Amino acid sequence: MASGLLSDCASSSSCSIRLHQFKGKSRAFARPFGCNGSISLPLRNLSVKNCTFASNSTGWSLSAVSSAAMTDNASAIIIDGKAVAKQIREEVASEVARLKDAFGIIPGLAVILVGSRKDSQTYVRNKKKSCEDVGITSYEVNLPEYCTEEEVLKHISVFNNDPSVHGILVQLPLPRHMNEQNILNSVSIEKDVDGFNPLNIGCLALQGREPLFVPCTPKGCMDLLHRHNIEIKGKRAAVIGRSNIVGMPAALLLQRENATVTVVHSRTSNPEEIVRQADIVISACGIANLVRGSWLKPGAVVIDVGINPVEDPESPRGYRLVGDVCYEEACKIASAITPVPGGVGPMTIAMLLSNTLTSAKRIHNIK
Ligand SMILES: NC(=O)C1=CN([C@@H]2O[C@H](COP(=O)(O)OP(=O)(O)OC[C@H]3O[C@@H](n4cnc5c(N)ncnc54)[C@H](OP(=O)(O)O)[C@@H]3O)[C@@H](O)[C@H]2O)C=CC1
Ligand SMILES: Nc1nc(=O)c2c([nH]1)NC[C@@H]1CN(c3ccc(C(=O)N[C@@H](CCC(=O)O)C(=O)O)cc3)C=[N+]21
Repeated sequence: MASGLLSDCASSSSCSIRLHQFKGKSRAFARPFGCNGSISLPLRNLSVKNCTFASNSTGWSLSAVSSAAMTDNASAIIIDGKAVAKQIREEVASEVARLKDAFGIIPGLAVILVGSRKDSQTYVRNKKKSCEDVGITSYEVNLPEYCTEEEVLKHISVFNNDPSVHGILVQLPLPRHMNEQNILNSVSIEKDVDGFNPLNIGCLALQGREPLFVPCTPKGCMDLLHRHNIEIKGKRAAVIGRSNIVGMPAALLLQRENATVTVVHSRTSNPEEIVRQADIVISACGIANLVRGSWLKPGAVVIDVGINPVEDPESPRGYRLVGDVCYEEACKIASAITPVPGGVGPMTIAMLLSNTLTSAKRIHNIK
């Protein structure tokens, strides 16, 4: 972990708009969901389709949201992934209950973890807990770092043939001696809730085809844009990173929704120049604070996927997590931004639960 620690971007002031719920927890951000009242918010340079914000029944302050959005002091709306993810988990939980009551079907997710990386163990633990919370049964296999590829393939095959399992996730990264491609190819596409099987990714890339599953992290990014009524069609988007699990599928998804997409990677010259032209920036490069405020077009929407540890002696863990984007700088320039933590991360898990539910319904032919 220590080698991955980088210094934070220098900035003293925080400028986020945090809105308050009428009831409940004091920490609440701009209300992300659609509602009954339709208002248009004149966000700086941000195109918001028929923007709809909170209904009072959910306890969010409509007037606070709109007045905050209308102030001209260059403060970004905080896209609260944690709150959106909570709503999605609640929706999944009620649908899981319906499947159980009406059809006696309980969705099942199998997770295979190879090795003992602390971060992977934490992710798997969180996924398991989230499954329990919504009523999805989780099955877990933990294999030692030095097990063989065949052993992993054997477990996948058992889960492929187990009717109580509707989703299979092989936690990445795998140990170096394993062939990731062989392993991901072997997950049945009907149970490929991560969307990493090349047949699913291939369908995502092809016009006129629909994948059975869309990878969870980019799907979560798109869901955040949709729920905030952020116009994608005709906009310029920059995706920083081209990995199979985040950057590449994120770029495909934006393109499918008619954005004009540029992918920035480690060999791109003048990334700042490219990013500065973008109305929507999705960053997934894994470099703390790479994207400075000066890289952003005023009013851009920033989705920060990066999860990077930076040294922080004041934190109990000795480090804290930051994104790829220098948050304090970006929120003065952007019109909307996801925080880290509490942005895309919780959405990834919510999408995994949602994909598992969809899979169970599809396998059992339930509408
Ligand atoms: N929030 C969430 O749910 C998730 C967060 N993550 C986080 O997102 C980040 C990216 O993850 P992942 O895609 O798996 O990472 P990878 O390491 O697989 O990919 C990183 C990508 O970033 C590119 N890159 C590296 N350096 C630069 C640079 N200086 N400028 C521009 N591009 C660069 C690489 O380019 P090249 O191809 O040329 O090497 C590569 O395409 C990490 O911080 C990870 O922890 C990941 C998954 C889920
Ligand atoms: N087969 C596979 N599928 C994945 O989806 C997958 C994977 N392998 N390998 C690793 C990455 C990473 N990833 C994250 C999921 C949730 C958070 C998350 O919930 N983060 C919290 C913070 C958590 C904390 O505080 O430690 C947040 O951003 O708020 C982060 C990262 C999924 N990945």
